[in-house]
Amino acid sequence: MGFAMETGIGVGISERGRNQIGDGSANIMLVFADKKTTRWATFGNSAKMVRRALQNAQNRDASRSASPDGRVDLHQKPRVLAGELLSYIQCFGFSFPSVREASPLKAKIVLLPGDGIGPEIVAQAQRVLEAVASRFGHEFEFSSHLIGGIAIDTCGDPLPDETVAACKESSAILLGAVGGPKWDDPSAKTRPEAGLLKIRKELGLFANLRPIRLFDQLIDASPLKREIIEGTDILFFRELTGGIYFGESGREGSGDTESAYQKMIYSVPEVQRIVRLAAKAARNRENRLTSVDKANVLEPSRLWRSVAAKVMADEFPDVEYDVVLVDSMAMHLINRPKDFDVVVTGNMFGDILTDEASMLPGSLGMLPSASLGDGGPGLYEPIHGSAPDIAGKGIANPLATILASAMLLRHSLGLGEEAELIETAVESVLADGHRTADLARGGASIGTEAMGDAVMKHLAN
Ligand SMILES: NC(=O)c1ccc[n+]([C@@H]2O[C@H](COP(=O)([O-])OP(=O)(O)OC[C@H]3O[C@@H](n4cnc5c(N)ncnc54)[C@H](O)[C@@H]3O)[C@@H](O)[C@H]2O)c1
Ligand SMILES: CC(C)[C@H](C(=O)O)[C@@H](O)C(=O)O
Ligand SMILES: [Mg+2]
Repeated sequence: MGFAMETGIGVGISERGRNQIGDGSANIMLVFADKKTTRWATFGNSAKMVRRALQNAQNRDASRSASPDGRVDLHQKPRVLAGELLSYIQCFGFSFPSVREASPLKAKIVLLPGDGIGPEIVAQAQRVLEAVASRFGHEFEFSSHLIGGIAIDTCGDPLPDETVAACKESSAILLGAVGGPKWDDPSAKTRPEAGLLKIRKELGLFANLRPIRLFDQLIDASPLKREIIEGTDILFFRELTGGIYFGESGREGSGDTESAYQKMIYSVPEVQRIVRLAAKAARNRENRLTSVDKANVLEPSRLWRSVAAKVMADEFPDVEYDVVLVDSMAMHLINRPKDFDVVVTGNMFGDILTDEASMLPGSLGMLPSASLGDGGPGLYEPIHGSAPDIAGKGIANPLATILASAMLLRHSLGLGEEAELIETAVESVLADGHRTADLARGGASIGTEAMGDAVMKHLAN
């Protein structure tokens, strides 16, 4: 820990914590200091805010600089210095002798490769994490554990206790995917997916962040028209440990009269905590939040709507807020995607809408996600599944998992600069024209490992 200090403004610092969930993203710290006093201000990762703060600082008006948006916490301890700041500083002509104090980090990363293409894509992400560790002098200790179908085959349980224990002791978890036709028998005692739901619940990972980010290089890979998708940048907050996924279920009767049920339940605190996180994230982006529900039909949605409205009115009156019904949202997403900034929704709606939203960037193979709770390790995974149709062929796109590993570095380890390096490497690989089959849409393509090689090449530069 330490920071550079000149007169007027210093920039720096990092206290590496776990799950920097506060704003749904890594925080950037600006430190305003002179010889006698040091004041801290926290910012999210919004480029706009940082730029404004730096402009103010350039005018040597440190106190105004500390609160470009009127929200300053002078008491909060510094958390993360995002390496991104360096580029803003360079761009505005500041120069500091040591902006970032490079302190190596030790972290235990649990790998849960799972089923289907899971092991193939996690292997590439592991290589990337290893390359980052060696470039920055970090020590990442990896251990691989069972989940899903492979765990059922090995020990009859989709989430063995040993896996849970390893996850709880880790700094962060990287998961591939679970499931496949082998375990699809509806009368089977358990399923691979039960392991995934259980680990989310066990670790209290109630917030699933699913960024829908367009890569300029891939705009023509999307089945949607360029003019519709260009400029799209949406951050979904999917509630992950409640709703219909975790409601009581069962069957009644038998034969021709048999019925089945699954309850959808949401409580006030469950809605409050996810809406608060999403609203905080909105403040650091375009300051707009959309809540998606089915309040015209479902009672839990009516509760969701009223609780969300109250949280927004009482705590976030400055955030532009609207509500959209989920069926309508499915249509708006492909008709006017750039109108949305942050979207918050329940477990099932978030699952469905984000698979749909993956067609904006062009492929499920490009979408990472972070599942976070109130402390403890976060779990990072691509949003896609085990892709049984291409498993074992070496053609799966590893980029979603590689991008998930960048989210892991940023959110769980506070390594913003390292995360950005990976994201930039992915952009460069796409700019070089490399495409896996899902992105090539019939054109020339490379395999999973070759795509990993291409990312590694850019990390080495
Ligand atoms: N988080 C998870 O572990 C997770 C998520 C979704 C589905 N699943 C499970 O995966 C299994 C298969 O489900 P599905 O077929 O409906 O969805 P899927 O996401 O596995 O596949 C949907 C389609 O997208 C393609 N695809 C997905 N990821 C890709 C990648 N990285 N590169 C290239 N193409 C890719 C697949 O080939 C397939 O055509 C099911 O058992 C399901 O329960 C698991
Ligand atoms: C496999 C399944 C349990 C999972 C979900 O529905 O949450 C998946 O679709 C996802 O999006 O992570
Ligand atoms: Mg899904």
